[in-house]
Amino acid sequence: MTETIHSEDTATALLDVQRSIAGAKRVVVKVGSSSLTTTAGGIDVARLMALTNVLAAQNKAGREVVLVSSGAIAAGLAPLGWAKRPSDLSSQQAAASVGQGLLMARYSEALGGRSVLSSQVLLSADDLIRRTHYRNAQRALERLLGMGVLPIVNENDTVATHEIRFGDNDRLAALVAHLVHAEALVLLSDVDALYTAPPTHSSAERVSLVRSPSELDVVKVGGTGTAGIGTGGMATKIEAAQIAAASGIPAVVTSAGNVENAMTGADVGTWFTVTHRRRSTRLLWLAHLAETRGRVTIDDGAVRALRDRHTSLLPAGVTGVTGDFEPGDPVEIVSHSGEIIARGLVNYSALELPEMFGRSTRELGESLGRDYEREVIHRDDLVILG
Ligand SMILES: Nc1ncnc2c1ncn2[C@@H]1O[C@H](COP(=O)(O)OP(=O)(O)O)[C@@H](O)[C@H]1O
Ligand SMILES: N[C@@H](CCC(=O)OP(=O)(O)O)C(=O)O
Repeated sequence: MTETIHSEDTATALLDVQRSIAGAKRVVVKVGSSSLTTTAGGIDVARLMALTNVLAAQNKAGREVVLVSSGAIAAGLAPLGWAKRPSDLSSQQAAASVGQGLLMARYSEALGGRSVLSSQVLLSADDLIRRTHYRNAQRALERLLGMGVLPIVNENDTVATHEIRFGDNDRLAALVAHLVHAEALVLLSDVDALYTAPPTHSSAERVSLVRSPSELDVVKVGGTGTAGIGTGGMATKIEAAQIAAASGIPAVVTSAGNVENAMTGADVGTWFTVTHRRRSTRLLWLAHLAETRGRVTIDDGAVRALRDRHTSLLPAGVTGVTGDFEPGDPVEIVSHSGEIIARGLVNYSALELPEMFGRSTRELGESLGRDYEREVIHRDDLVILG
């Protein structure tokens, strides 16, 4: 592995983003299973203590820190007598249920020992994409941070299903950073930075700054580091850093051992500069949800209306549905050629929609009743992709 030499404007941009993260009052820090658990499947207390010591010091210094911590499933393996991460959902749910409590006990003891109060916040994607639930989570986190508490967030793995889940905590951390209006996102891993190739390659160079997605074209990303422990790998960290950067939040990827350096702006890791301004938070959840419940196919006129005029989706433009969704569920909206146009929260079930295809809202109201006068997806519940 080698270091890159920077041009003058790269060095200035790097310094700017390092300063902005060092000066951020509210920071979301994400730590992965591989940094918290031993390969044998238990919690690595020494590493957890090292991390919490830094976070406690930052909290005491007046920074508001939200920790997004993985590790529930990994921490549940040893107590259940399992040697490796199970592949079936119900066993993962059981392991998370055992491990999450153990993990939180360690965190509250470690942070409590440094006089920092911590709290557990378990989020599920299904809850958070709904407007009222999302505001509810936002209010709770705001209240906790206002009181100096250090919230520890994880996905609610015990009740999460394959269909609707964040899937990886890197992405969850980016969405939480947006939810709480954080000024910085720190993504911790078992590797100290993003490299141009998996770090075991002799030619791999540290990527110290990412200013736009195209700068990642040269980067080759391999699988997860510690076999059977981490789930996301570097790919999900890059995606998470880009979600944050594209919504106004600078991000840094480095190792858990470098957390203090990253939070104070030292030249470690890979820094992602902001690429766009902040966007509507609720729809960000929808855009980056791992999976949806079904698909709604629309005709070319509806594609243009959605893309060019940002209208609601009306029954007249719908030509097909697949999947098994209920009102309020997230669905994908695709064109006839199969191109994904948007995602949205649908107002009708997959069973109700077919008899509405191609019909005007007025005609539907007259023949089926006023409940059928609503749009298929309201424009406020739509996010256009691409
Ligand atoms: N281009 C790359 N740069 C850095 N790390 C990479 C790259 N490609 C693959 N990796 C691997 O990604 C791993 C980090 O992901 P993962 O094990 O899922 O961590 P975590 O549990 O912290 O989420 C590293 O250990 C590294 O081996
Ligand atoms: N929510 C899961 C972890 C999901 C996840 O993204 O794991 P990791 O790749 O270790 O950050 C858990 O607590 O086990």
